[in-house]
Amino acid sequence: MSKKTVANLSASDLNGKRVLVRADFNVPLDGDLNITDDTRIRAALPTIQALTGKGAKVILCSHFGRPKGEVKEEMRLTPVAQRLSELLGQPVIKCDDCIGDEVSAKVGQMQPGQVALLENVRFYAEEEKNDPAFAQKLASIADLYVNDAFGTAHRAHASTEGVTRYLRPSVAGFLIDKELKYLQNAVENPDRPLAAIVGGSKVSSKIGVIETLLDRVDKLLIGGGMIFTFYKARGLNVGKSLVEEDKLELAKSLEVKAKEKGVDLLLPTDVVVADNFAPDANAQTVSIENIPDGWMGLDIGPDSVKVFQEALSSCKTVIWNGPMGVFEFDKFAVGTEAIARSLADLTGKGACTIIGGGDSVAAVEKVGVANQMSHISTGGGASLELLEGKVLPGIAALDEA
Ligand SMILES: Nc1ncnc2c1ncn2[C@@H]1O[C@H](COP(=O)(O)OP(=O)(O)O)[C@@H](O)[C@H]1O
Ligand SMILES: O=C(OP(=O)(O)O)[C@H](O)COP(=O)(O)O
Repeated sequence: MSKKTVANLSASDLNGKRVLVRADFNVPLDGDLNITDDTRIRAALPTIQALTGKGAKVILCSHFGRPKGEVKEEMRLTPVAQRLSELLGQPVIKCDDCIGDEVSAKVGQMQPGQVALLENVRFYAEEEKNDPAFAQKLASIADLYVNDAFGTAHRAHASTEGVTRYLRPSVAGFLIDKELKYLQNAVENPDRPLAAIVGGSKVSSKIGVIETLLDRVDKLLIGGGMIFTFYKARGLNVGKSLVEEDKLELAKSLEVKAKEKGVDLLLPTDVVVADNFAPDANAQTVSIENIPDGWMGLDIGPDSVKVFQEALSSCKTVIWNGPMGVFEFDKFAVGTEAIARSLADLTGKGACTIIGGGDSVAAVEKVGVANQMSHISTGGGASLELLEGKVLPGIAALDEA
């Protein structure tokens, strides 16, 4: 998929023009509405600055959370406008709505180089329904469209897909372009050996990805809450560990498929189990054949870490999605931290390392090695769908290069 980007727009395409830019400003907030991680805002800056630098009037829009078509005060984009203004070093004109008279009036007064931010598009149910009339209203305040919301590119919503029917050109921003470069290259044309590490707790949504990855990778390392479904499928006792009962047959068939395809499918050989799901739970390391009744596996064990590190050491490309354990609890963060450090070392030796998924990114941030990875994806769901080979509607709708 080769799409036109902001780089293809000249100063005359942009000077004095109103550009609707879809960003993904869905950032985490604490209880006092302070932004706790502004990665997604920073990631949108190159596109915004390229546009303002060429004299465009930049009208930003985004969703925030899942307000389900209602105005929710705690889901307003006000904290984002403030942070964005600090990062850009210029005022951001904040609108209280995303369509309507107030928006038209504010946009009508914009000067070249100015930046405005519309209110949360998901305050209208029409956004997620990709309602054409709503998309047309959003589009009516602009001359052209830039989509840079990689984290939302897998959603066919009015602000990601619908508006492209009314605005030409419709092009990709620098963030989407960069995400595609890394993620598509990793699956279509990787330096080999290629390994994928899949962990976390969203077993049912990720087990399908594992199936697709088996067609592409040389090694597949599985950790986190995913592993117990595989163990149970092998007939092992998993105590109170996370298991998706309806995926047992699939887990069994994936092990068979991996063998048939010659893919090295690695599951941990030992796990750290806890007597309850708590940071101060009692913990012990056991082999996977000896998980005691009533205990739950919350991390991979030291032997598994060694086996995983050995398997990764020769890899030239590694894609990681999902932590190895409950890294939010220090006692069960050891496996995740060790793998994060190994990937940082690998990057230093010239490998391409790609991290996707909100919690995996949080884990590498926690270890302090985020800047030692080749690419940190801003989209969890979007990067997975891309790795699965699915078409992302927010990107498919953009102009061909
Ligand atoms: N063994 C486990 N049992 C239960 N939860 C786990 C286990 N290992 C990891 N997790 C949890 O998985 C969550 C992340 O899963 P997921 O959302 O799939 O990852 P990501 O956001 O990186 O895609 C974390 O909150 C972590 O605590
Ligand atoms: O945070 C997001 O997705 P992610 O958690 O999969 O990275 C995006 O903003 C998409 O949000 P959505 O899953 O509510 O459509």
